[in-house]
Amino acid sequence: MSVLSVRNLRVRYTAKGPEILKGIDFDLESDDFLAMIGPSGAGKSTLIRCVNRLVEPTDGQITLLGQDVRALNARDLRGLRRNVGMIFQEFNLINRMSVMDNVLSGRLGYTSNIRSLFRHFPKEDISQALDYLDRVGLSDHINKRADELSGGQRQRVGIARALMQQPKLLLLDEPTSALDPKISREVMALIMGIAKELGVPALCNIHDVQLAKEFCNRIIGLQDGVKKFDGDTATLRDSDLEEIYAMEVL
Ligand SMILES: Nc1ncnc2c1ncn2[C@@H]1O[C@H](COP(=O)(O)OP(=O)(O)OP(=O)(O)O)[C@@H](O)[C@H]1O
Repeated sequence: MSVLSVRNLRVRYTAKGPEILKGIDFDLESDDFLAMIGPSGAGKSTLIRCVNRLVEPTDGQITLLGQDVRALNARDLRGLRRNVGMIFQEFNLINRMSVMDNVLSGRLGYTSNIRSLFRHFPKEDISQALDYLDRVGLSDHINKRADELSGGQRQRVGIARALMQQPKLLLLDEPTSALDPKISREVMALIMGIAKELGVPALCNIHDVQLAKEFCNRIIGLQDGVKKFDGDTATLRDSDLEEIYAMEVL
């Protein structure tokens, strides 16, 4: 069974507004690193955000880890979101908090309200956070405030925080677009290296086609809310890219 199955996904942000996703179908398997590419405004972010219902679809089916995502009540949706680690373009860290506390906040969905109020995390969580901080190369920075770090370091905190959830799926929403090309490559290598080690699949919205080709085994090309390509990275031809990006004003 696929980790994620999407059928006839349609989104309008307002009843009378344009249709942003126009009937998207795809499956994500347990060993997929799937890149979502396409011109600005194609609907990549919208699609990725429908998976954990940060955006509510207008129509269609989303089945994630065997659950009908659109049918979940608030409590079950919280449970499902714990299983989905999200890494954002703007990092979404809490600036005034330390690196360690930002990473531990990945456990909030698992910790009782009282414990989390006092930021009282079990020893195992602290030890796991230290391991992930080491893995992402931030052992020397654990007590710094998040806003004292560089962009690449901040995204490494975002990666460690997502891993603390012990996710079964990673959603990456333009994880490198705030970073320079060298750091972008390092960050992608880190995310995909760890995801592979842990056996966690990823769905990655990315505008850099070179990075998508380098790090993802499968590519979906979106254009104006329509899927124009879906296949192994090795089968993506220049003519496919021309079709996907045909409407982009250069
Ligand atoms: N909250 C919203 N309300 C109304 N329209 C929205 C909202 N979010 C996105 N849109 C519109 O939906 C369309 C698709 O946006 P989306 O961010 O999904 O595209 P994208 O492919 O991720 O683009 P980019 O690469 O520029 O981030 C755009 O026309 C955008 O203006």
